[in-house]
Amino acid sequence: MAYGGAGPVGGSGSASTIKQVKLERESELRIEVGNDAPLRLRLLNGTAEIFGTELPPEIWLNFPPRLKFAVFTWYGATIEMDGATETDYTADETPMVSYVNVHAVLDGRRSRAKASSPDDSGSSQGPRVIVVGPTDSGKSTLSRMLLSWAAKQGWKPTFVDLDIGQGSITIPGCIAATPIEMPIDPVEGIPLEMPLVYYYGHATPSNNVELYKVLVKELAGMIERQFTGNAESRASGMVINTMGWIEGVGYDLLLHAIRTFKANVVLVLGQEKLCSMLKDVLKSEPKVDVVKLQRSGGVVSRNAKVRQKARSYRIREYFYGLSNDLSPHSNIANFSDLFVYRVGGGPQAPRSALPIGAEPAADPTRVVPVNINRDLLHLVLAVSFAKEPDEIISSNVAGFIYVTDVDIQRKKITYLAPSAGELPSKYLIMGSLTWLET
Ligand SMILES: Nc1ncnc2c1ncn2[C@@H]1O[C@H](COP(=O)(O)OP(=O)(O)OP(=O)(O)O)[C@@H](O)[C@H]1O
Repeated sequence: MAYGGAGPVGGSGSASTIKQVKLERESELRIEVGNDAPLRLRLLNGTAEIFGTELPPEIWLNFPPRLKFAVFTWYGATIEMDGATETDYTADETPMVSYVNVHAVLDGRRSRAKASSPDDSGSSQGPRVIVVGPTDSGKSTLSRMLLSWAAKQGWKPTFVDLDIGQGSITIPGCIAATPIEMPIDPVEGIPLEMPLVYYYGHATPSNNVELYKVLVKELAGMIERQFTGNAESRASGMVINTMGWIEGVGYDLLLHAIRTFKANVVLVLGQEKLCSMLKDVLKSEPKVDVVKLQRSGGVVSRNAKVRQKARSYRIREYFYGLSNDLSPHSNIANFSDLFVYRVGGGPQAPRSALPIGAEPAADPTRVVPVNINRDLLHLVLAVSFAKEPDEIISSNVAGFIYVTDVDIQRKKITYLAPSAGELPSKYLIMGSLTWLET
């Protein structure tokens, strides 16, 4: 956690911005940190948690600008805050009891899975939970709570994030998974030791729906293999966060994810219609429970501009760290040292526009070599673990680089990488994800 000093802040003068808030049992303090300065906060007495992670007593925690969160208490607490907020208010109506009840059911299933024979692949499998719902229904937040509560109990659930727009494991444009071994830090977020990451390269699945599906399948297959050799992870199960796109193709992609990951608990946040549609189609798959849950009134809505900004901050955070604590390296390579590929060949003609029997010319999962030119400027490229170009789609990625200059005359490319030295592979994947360093 980002701990501050333990001492008091603000002098004895009137400039002090310290404020104390007393929270009654089962209520929460909802906070949006101001745009310009961080906020310090500590638990003075009682017990409280932030999205499932308990606060340590009395220690000041630093929350960066713009962070939106809630401090919830089951039995009552006093909180002290120091700094400016965009908003802060207390709410005593929350869906937390229903959320923790879900956790209790999942916990029971994990214990049963652990107790059963590892040879029985059906019953030794813990719950595979998928969280679905419209944008800004609190999917990521609920996923985080379920993971943190499970980790607090000693489980090691796998977090799978299929949200390429606002995912919380790594930069946008990716689908990823990582085991959660400790309650998630309310400031630092998901630990990034060894996430399993596949690069899709765009912030919306409509750019290449086929590719999105193929990558979801790759990720699911990889986790399945990991579960086979690890009874503890298998019993702990997984929590899958999804995108907020729930209509049309978005709905098809949800069903595809539910089936590909063999989810057996579908949590639907705040949408009656989606819940009944899913119940209807999944009723022939008897082992799937579809559960409707209330959306929290605290979830903050974000418009397209705010989402775009959040994506940009995520990329910045990847290279520079949450509080500028990382030092990325600027490197120069020859054009001939790097091999850049994109997946999918240009716009695809609709099947209906083609003669009967003819296949569309552009295969959405074709790996196409890209000439290095100034079009690469400001793109974020993934460094693939592939050993051959035809392994690019089926390979996860080691990390990302950001192209800062392309010198056509000298045939040199300048890029920012998280560390110095050679890249772990010369195969790079491009999409449409750009970033303007500010
Ligand atoms: N109870 C709460 N109080 C204050 N802020 C909250 C609360 N619950 C969620 N938030 C904040 O609201 C924002 C949106 O929530 P969240 O990311 O969970 O929604 P989502 O449904 O996953 O969004 P998306 O559609 O982008 O995937 C986040 O910044 C989150 O921290």
